[in-house]
Amino acid sequence: MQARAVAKGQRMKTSIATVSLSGNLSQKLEAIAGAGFDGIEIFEQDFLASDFTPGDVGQMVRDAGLEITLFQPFRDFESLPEPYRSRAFARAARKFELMNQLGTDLVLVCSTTHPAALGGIDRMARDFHDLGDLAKRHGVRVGFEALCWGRFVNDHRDAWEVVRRANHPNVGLILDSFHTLARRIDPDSIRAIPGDRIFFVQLADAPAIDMDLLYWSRHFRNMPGEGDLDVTGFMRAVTATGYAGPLSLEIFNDQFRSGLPRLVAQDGHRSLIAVMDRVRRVEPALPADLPAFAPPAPVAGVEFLEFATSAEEAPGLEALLRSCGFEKTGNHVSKPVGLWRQGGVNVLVNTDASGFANSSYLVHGTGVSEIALMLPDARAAFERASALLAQPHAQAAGEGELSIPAIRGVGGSVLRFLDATSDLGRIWDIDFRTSPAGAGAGLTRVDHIGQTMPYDEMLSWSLFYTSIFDAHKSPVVDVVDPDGLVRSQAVQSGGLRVTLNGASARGTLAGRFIEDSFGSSVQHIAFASADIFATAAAMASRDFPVLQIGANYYHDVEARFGLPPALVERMRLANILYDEDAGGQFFQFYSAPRPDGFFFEIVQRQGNYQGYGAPNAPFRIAAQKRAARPAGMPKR
Ligand SMILES: O=C(O)c1ccc(O)c(O)c1
Ligand SMILES: [Mg+2]
Repeated sequence: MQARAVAKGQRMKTSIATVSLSGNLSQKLEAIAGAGFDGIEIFEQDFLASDFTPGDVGQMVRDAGLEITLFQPFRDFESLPEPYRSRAFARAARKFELMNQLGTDLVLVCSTTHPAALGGIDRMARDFHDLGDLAKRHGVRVGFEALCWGRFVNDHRDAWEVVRRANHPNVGLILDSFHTLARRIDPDSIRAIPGDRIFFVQLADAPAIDMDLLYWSRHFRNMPGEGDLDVTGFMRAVTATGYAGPLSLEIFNDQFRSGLPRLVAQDGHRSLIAVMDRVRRVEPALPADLPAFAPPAPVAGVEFLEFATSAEEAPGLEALLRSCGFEKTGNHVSKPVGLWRQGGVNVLVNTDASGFANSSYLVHGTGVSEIALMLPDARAAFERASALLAQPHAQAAGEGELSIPAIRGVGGSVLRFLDATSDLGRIWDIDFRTSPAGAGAGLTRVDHIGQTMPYDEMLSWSLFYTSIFDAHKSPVVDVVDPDGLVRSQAVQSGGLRVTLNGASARGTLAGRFIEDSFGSSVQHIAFASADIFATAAAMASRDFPVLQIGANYYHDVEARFGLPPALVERMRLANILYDEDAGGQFFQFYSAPRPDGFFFEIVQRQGNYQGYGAPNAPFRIAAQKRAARPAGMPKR
């Protein structure tokens, strides 16, 4: 609720095209209004397919607290010979009447792809001048957009020249980041256009894929920040012109068309706030139409991970922790929460039969319910997250205990913010009674956290992390499971590394985990060791249920990397896998999966290795599936 107030209070006017969401018109309006947008673009087809009169639609939009910022598209207008030209004007007159009934004054004309069109910049300008006269008589305005596959106009600079020559107050330019950036047109060329001649701005990002422009545009667009286009550079240029109209998302995306409209709309609004925040930070001289909130900060590290479980299931989890070298070194002052420690790693085991942990346990079973991050300034980070529409999480703290700022994260789990500069840095003294930990098995910190989710949620959660924190994404990697593909997106912010694993096939290890744990959650935690062979030996002596890796793997890895046979033999004995990149070397081993598919991983990074051992994932997954299957059972 608080987040909503911040979003509504800003001056930047936000809008989204109805094509960006699934559902019927009423469902879309509800989702768009609920996410805090000011307006919508009505895509003509959405209107034509509905049973409402134009007057009804206008009323529905206004009743939802929204305005119609744009009606679109009007196609194949300019540079036609007769009789097409007259027909195009007659068609335009009809649409202008419709716009009056809808209650909107701006229409988007996209550059022609008509086979009979003649082209010619002055012919196009004349047509637009005449259309401007017609528009004026109807009290509406016309904006010209260059489709990047337009026959004669496919560049905003040419569209601007047409508009400039049309020289009519009712005719202006419409910019769409996709069309400009997809053709790699320098967005700074926009800075030369007067802001008051830009009637409307559409924003969309897209992943860098080499394909036909039209197909790419109609199926793969995504929210600013979710793709690889320089939407920030585009918006900096737009802002520099003095443009003060709506920022409108126009996202043609197959996945969004079937997603939950409420979530897609919320991601859209978050992406607009994030992109304008980036604009003001990269180019502070530009006017900022956003309320002030803290800049994104890098995460220093993971301070604790909390498992929600029950008194019955806790011993199994604690045995696994003990086998990793953890020791129970403390208890919460008022709740049944145990602290398990080793090196810089803190794991909490919560068996509370009430409150959030219990709800999490009841929904997901034993699993990670909370992740606490160490930040430069926890309250500033919380304020920023709230401004970016994160859902705050509050649970009353006991007398004298810390009230730790928290938001909801993946799968409804909780993300807590701590810092070293306030009382929050003394959490172990204030909220816990602790005793010193022993030597452990050499685990030093959390290296990364693997969160598994349906493929459809991946973009959403990567936007969540990259907009709230100072974070960057690695390219998505495909992980081959024998029963389907899992895509993995790594996001890193300072000392926090998260891998978002998106499963669409239910038979994959990740897909089964989602089913077994009823939704997205942490499927694995990787701990770092400075000497993985010593750690493996220490854990083996504590009966760690190591994942057995087959001999075939070691023959291959020796040949592939030219590793010394003695090293490979040590790896084989300890079930350690290997990878390397330009920066350095990487060693890793795993636990067998728990019955629900959860597992631990131990890693050692050498030099500047930046990956996660993705080339080993198929072997790891096959081994985990073997380990999870009772001996003698045929595969599924
Ligand atoms: O794909 C299209 O045809 C289309 C139509 C209208 C737009 O504003 C646009 O960017 C693309
Ligand atoms: Mg467009």
